[in-house]
Amino acid sequence: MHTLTKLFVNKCNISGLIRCVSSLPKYETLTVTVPKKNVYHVELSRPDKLNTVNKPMWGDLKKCFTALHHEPECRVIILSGQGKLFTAGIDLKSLIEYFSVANEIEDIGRRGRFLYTYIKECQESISALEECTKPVMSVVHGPCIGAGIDLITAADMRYCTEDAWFQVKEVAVGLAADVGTLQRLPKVIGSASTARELCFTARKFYAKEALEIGLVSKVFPDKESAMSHVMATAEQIASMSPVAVQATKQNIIFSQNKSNAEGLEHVALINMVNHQSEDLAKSAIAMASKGEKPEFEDY
Ligand SMILES: CC/C=C\C=C\CC(=O)SCCNC(=O)CCNC(=O)[C@H](O)C(C)(C)COP(=O)(O)OP(=O)(O)OC[C@H]1O[C@@H](n2cnc3c(N)ncnc32)[C@H](O)[C@@H]1OP(=O)(O)O
Repeated sequence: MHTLTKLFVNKCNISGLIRCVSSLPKYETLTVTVPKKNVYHVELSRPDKLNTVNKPMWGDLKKCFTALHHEPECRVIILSGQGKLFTAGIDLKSLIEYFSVANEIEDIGRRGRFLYTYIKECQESISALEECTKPVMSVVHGPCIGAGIDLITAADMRYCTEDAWFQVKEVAVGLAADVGTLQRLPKVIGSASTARELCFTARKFYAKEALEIGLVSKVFPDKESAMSHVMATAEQIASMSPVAVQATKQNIIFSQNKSNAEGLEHVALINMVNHQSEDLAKSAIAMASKGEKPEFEDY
């Protein structure tokens, strides 16, 4: 390390500073726990309101996933819902309140700006899951409606229970889905035709079909068995090099709308740095010498 940099790091104790700044805030509508080393669990926690997404929850989702993106000890995130279901979608009462506030704005231009700002803020809350470099594993039990589909399609992996059902319900409430489902669902399931059918009809579909169309990776008899499988997979991800895992997520997300040439250029640029990480040397030596699985520094 350069002498000046060494002096600066010693004087400010930068790693301590980062840790202190990154201590997690509390949320009104989400519960965040750390059930295993480096594994964070985010729960939608308005069970008596069917985990509906109200104004505070939109704000909490953005704050929480941004904080976890910056939290060095967090390597993987599990997202689930407390109570009897994953989520009943947007809180229709808060949606009605928001329209009545909009209707009080007389000028069409200013009313339009108000509505645009609200939609963009909700979009940012969902996109925070994708922008967080830590893999997000979602677990659905019971209904997952409307905004719930926006949430899980922005997650990296989806699992559900046998009693789970799904509904892209927006057209049935008079809306074109506007916070991510129309963009992400076709890519997640890889069938534009099925995605369009689900979005145009707003029909319910159940766990078996969700598995068949590739929306979920696996179906479990109940929430307990789903959580136990997902936790084991999360621990496996958390034991890998966080440098490698996070670069993998970044490159997969970047590449989904790009040509192969652009995706390859992106990963070459990331790896011109990451190939110099101690994680690669540690992993390669352990593999070559059939030694113990290495431990990696937080990232
Ligand atoms: C910028 C915009 C961004 C995002 C937009 C997203 C759009 C959407 O999310 S569209 C989807 C909206 N959600 C719904 O339409 C779901 C409606 N609810 C149901 O279908 C059912 O309640 C259920 C989830 C299947 C559960 O059924 P059940 O167990 O029989 O409970 P209920 O008796 O129906 O409901 C209990 C209680 O909760 C109230 N409630 C249900 N859903 C919502 C909701 N989404 N928002 C507000 N309140 C909801 C319901 O009215 C009942 O209230 P009571 O006061 O007890 O009568």
